[in-house]
Amino acid sequence: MIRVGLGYDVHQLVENRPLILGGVLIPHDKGLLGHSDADVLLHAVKDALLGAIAEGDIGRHFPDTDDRFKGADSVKLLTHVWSMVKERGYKLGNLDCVIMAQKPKLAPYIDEMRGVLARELNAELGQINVKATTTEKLGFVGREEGIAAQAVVLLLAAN
Ligand SMILES: Nc1ccn([C@@H]2O[C@H](COP(=O)(O)O)[C@@H](O)[C@H]2O)c(=O)n1
Ligand SMILES: C[C@@]1(CO)OP(=O)(O)OP(=O)(O)OC[C@H]1O
Repeated sequence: MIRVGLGYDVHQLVENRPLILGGVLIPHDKGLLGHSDADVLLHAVKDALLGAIAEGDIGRHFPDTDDRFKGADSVKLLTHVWSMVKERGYKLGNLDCVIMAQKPKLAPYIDEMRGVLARELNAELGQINVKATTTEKLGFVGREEGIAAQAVVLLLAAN
């Protein structure tokens, strides 16, 4: 049995917040706003994983009205989602992601993000791809008002 899942998320860029993407702290003059740490890439990955196992989305499992998730570390939430995937008997086939950000330049941090994802998803680096694109200064991303991320995941039967 194979399963595919798709995830998409957007967070607003504001001053006085850290910018955390894929579990990596990135130096920038603005960060993402959210109830959690607002790691938009990991949110998209978790939604893709939950989608692949027909378990809804992160808002259902970690409501933004619940104080337990205030400032939550998105890596820890990913650990929980991945345990749900494993319990259902799946392993990672591959994961592909794109981050839409006008700034900052993300290329220097991409391999560290892949490393976090590979570690958390019990995978090899060769199963994980992360890309970044600007939107050529168009739209909310282009105006640096926010960052968006998309992820698509393929799960395979573990045995
Ligand atoms: N925040 C970003 C956006 C893009 N990159 C890298 O630059 C390449 C060109 O981006 P375009 O949006 O002009 O196509 C892109 O392929 C990425 O490699 C980046 O590092 N950080
Ligand atoms: C991650 C959660 C956790 O409360 O909060 P936010 O950081 O607000 O992120 P969002 O993608 O808007 O909603 C999902 C929530 O589950």
